[in-house]
Amino acid sequence: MHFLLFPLFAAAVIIIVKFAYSVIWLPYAIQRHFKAQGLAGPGYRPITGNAAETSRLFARAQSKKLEAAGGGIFGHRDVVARVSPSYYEWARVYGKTFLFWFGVRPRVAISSPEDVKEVMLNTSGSFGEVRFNPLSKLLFGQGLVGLQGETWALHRRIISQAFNMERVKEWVPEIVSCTTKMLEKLEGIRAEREEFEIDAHREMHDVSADVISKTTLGSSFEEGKRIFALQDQQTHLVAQALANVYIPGFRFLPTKKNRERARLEKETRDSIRALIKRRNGRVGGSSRNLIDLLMSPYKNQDGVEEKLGVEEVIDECKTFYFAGKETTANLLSFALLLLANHHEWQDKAREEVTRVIGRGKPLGADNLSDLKILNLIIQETLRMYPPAVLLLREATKKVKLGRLEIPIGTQFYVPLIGIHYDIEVWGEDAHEFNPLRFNEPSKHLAAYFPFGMGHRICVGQNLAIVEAKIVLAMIIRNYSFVLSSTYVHAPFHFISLMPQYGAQLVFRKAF
Ligand code: HEM
Repeated sequence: MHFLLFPLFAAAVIIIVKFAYSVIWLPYAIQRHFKAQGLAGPGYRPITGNAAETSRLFARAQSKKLEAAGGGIFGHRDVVARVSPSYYEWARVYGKTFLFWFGVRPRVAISSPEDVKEVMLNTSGSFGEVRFNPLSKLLFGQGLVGLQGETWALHRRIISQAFNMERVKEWVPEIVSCTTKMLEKLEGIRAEREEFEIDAHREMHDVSADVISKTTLGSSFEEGKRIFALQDQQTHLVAQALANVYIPGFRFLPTKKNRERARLEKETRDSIRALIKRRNGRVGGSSRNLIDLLMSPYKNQDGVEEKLGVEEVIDECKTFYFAGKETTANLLSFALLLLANHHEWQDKAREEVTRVIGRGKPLGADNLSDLKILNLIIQETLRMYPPAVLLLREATKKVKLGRLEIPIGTQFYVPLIGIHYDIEVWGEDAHEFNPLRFNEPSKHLAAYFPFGMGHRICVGQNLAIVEAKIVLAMIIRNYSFVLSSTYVHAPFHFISLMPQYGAQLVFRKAF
């Protein structure tokens, strides 16, 4: 009998030893390895890493009194402390390069432009993308954001040509029409009154969703509404799961949340598939939308024909809905808030917009490059309130970074927002809104990168900038706006950076 028990006993011992090795021996050995090289940080705690400390710092940051608009002005000094409290606190205590723990995973925070450049731009394959928690696939499917290797390269080639500037300019009439619809809604709310208050954040979400629906599927927000509603529900469920350390295989258990996630996934895919089918059934119409571009074969530089299948296109649609809507909506909301807070810049932008486009004429693609002040404002907004707050990479082999020997599997935490506020790079006025700083030649390639850098740089950045210019120009031309006394300045990181309690603004007709 006990010779039967022996293999079981041996298997149990092996599992326990392996577990102890990966959650105790290895992390402490890595910690000693970094300590010997002078790299400090909050100490490792078995299994959960620094999760408890992160939650404590986050709760403390959230409980701090927020700046109510009251007198109409808010400051930017505490943005990094509120948005990335653990990075802020640990950088203060251990210096800007430090070691911390995401579960059993070592993460090295890096912020010197040299290190950031090396990790983001190195082409040797030593620094790869962090493999996503499988649950995040529910948000962007097997789309570009989550793909790796050859499949990623194929999708990237096809998608990049669909997003080049010439193509994006062809969408200007669609973007103008989405913005006109939003302005008509605002006029309805105004109802002949002198001034009226809105939560501009909500309006920016709707217009951004409308633009993504039109450019991606050639359908309106109303048609794509169901998909956004499903994606929003999925985002909340996935975000809850991502906040915790992932236990392999957990997603297959038939828990209530797992079943809900699976239902949302199926319904989202079915809805996108139905929209594609409906599109294919339509006679004529423009073929400028992304879906049509992705599904029509194109020849790559070797003359080989490449195209994506329906299921791959569905994955990319999910990615665009996810990566394109929130980010651009949040950029627009913060730009409006900053202009409401810094009226002199709002006046300058309005003067430029009326000079370049005139008061009544429709905005055209040719006007975009003349909106120079607006461009500076958008760049400064992306510096101070970047929708993507941090980036992650991972050492795919043993590598050297500066003087540090980095073991395979170490992750790199690139605190994009922390770097955007670094006074060593930006000067003593790093916490002040000053669009003119972008008039000067770029300070450092790796000190400003709201769209990332290297081969994974944002594929949708042309669309985001063109959309931001059009929406802001058309709002500024029609209305002047100030912060409402109900506005509370609370930048908040939930997947992307957003104003936590909305963007309450009081609008008046500009002329
Ligand atoms: C203000 C708006 C936006 C910001 C700040 C932004 C930011 C970023 C950043 C920082 C990355 C790089 C992530 C990394 O290196 O790990 C990225 C990638 C990406 N973005 Fe954006 N994005 C914006 C708008 C958009 C739009 C409008 C779309 C599409 C409709 C889009 C689609 C993507 C995709 C597909 C990727 C993955 C690229 C790849 O891995 O090859 N983004 N974005």
